[in-house]
Amino acid sequence: MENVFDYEDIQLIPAKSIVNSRSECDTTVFLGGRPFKLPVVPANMQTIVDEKIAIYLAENGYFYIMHRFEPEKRISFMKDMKARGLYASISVGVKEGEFGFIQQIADEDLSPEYITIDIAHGHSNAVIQMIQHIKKYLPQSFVIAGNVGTPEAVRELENAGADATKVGIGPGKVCITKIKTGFGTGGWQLAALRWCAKAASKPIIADGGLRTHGDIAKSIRFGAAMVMIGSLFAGHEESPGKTIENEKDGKLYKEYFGSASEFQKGEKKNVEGKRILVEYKGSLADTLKEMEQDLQSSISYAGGNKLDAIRHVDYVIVKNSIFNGDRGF
Ligand SMILES: NC(=O)C1=CN([C@@H]2O[C@H](COP(=O)(O)OP(=O)(O)OC[C@H]3O[C@@H](n4cnc5c(N)ncnc54)[C@H](OP(=O)(O)O)[C@@H]3O)[C@@H](O)[C@H]2O)C=CC1
Ligand SMILES: Nc1nc2c(ncn2[C@@H]2O[C@H](COP(=O)(O)O)[C@@H](O)[C@H]2O)c(=O)[nH]1
Repeated sequence: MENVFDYEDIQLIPAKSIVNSRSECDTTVFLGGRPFKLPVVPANMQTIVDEKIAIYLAENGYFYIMHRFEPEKRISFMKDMKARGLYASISVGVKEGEFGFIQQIADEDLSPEYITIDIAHGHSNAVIQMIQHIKKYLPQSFVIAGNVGTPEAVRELENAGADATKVGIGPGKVCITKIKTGFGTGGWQLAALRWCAKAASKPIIADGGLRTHGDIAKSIRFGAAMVMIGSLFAGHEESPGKTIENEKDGKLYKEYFGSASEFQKGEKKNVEGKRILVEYKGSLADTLKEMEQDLQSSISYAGGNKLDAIRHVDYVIVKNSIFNGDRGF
C-alpha cells in the first residue's frame, strides 16, 4: 500500500480563518441521532470508564460506552440510566451467553440506545451473527461493531447491519497485539483509518493510538466521525484505575491496563495487553474542556466554524518529525 503513515507523520495545512474567536467554533457531532459535545469517547475499558463517569458524561452531553467486564451489572446499569432520563450505551462480547443476554434485554424491554460489540478481531462470523441478533431483537439500538482494520471488514459489518464500525487493531498504548501476533494497524493507524473510511457508508470510530489532542483533528481529516481514546483518559482523579504514589518523590500515578491483559483476564491465556502507570493529571472535566478548546482551535485553522471544515483541509506527510525530536509532550 502506498502512503502509509501515522498520527505523528502528519501536519494539517491551515486555511484562512472565518471566525473572530475560537469560541465561535462548534465541536458538536451527531451519532445515532443524538448530538454530543465532542467527537470523542473514552475507551470502554475497566480502568477508563465506570458507572459514575458514564453518568457524568451522559448528563453533560458527551458520548460514553460502558465496558463489558462486569457483565452481571449491565441490566441494573441500564435501568439506572433510564431512571435518570439518560441514554444507555453498553458493550457486549460474542460468547454464547451474550446472545441470551440480548434476548433478556429485549424481554425486559430495556433496549439500550447504543450497543458496542467489543471484540479484538471484529471481522468474524461471530460478530456478524451478533449484529444480526441485536438487529432482530433490539432493532432500535444503534450498533457499533469492531474492531476492524480493513475496508472489506467495514463493508461486511455494515452489510450485516452495523450502524457504525470501529477501526483499530493494535495501535493502543497498552496493546501488545502487534508484538505477540505480528498483525494490526499499529504504526499506521491513521493510514488504515483513511483506507477503511473510503469504503465506509456509515460512521467510523477511530480507536487507539491517539496521543495528543491534535490527533483528534487528524482522525477527523482522515474519515473518523468520532475517536475512542484510552491513555489520555487514564490519569484522572475520577479514573477507575488504582491511584499509586511513588515512594521516592510522592508523585501520583494511575494504573491503566489492557482489556486483554492478564490483569483484566485474571489468567495468562491469549494475553494481548499490558499494564502501565500514567501520570495523574487532575479532573476529567478539565481535560474535556481543554479538548474542546483545542478542537475549536483546529476548526479555526481549518478555515471553518464546524467540525466538517477539518474533513477538507490539505495535509503534508512529514515522517516522524512533528515533535522535532522532542517527545516530552
Ligand atoms: N483493539 C485491539 O487491538 C484489541 C482489543 N482487545 C480488547 O480485549 C478485549 C478482549 O477481546 P477478545 O479476546 O476478542 O474478547 P473475548 O475474550 O470475549 O473473546 C471473544 C470471542 O472471540 C474469540 N476470539 C478472540 N480473538 C480471536 C481471534 N483472533 N480469532 C478468532 N476468534 C477470536 C474468543 O475465543 P478464544 O479466546 O477461545 O480464541 C471468544 O470466543 C476486548 O475488550 C477487546 O476490545 C484485544 C486485543 C486487540
Ligand atoms: N491489543 C490490545 N488493545 C487493547 C487492549 N485493551 C484495549 N485495547 C484497545 O486500545 C484502545 C485504547 O488505545 P489508546 O491508545 O487510546 O490507549 C481501546 O479502545 C481498545 O481498542 C488490549 O488488551 N490489547
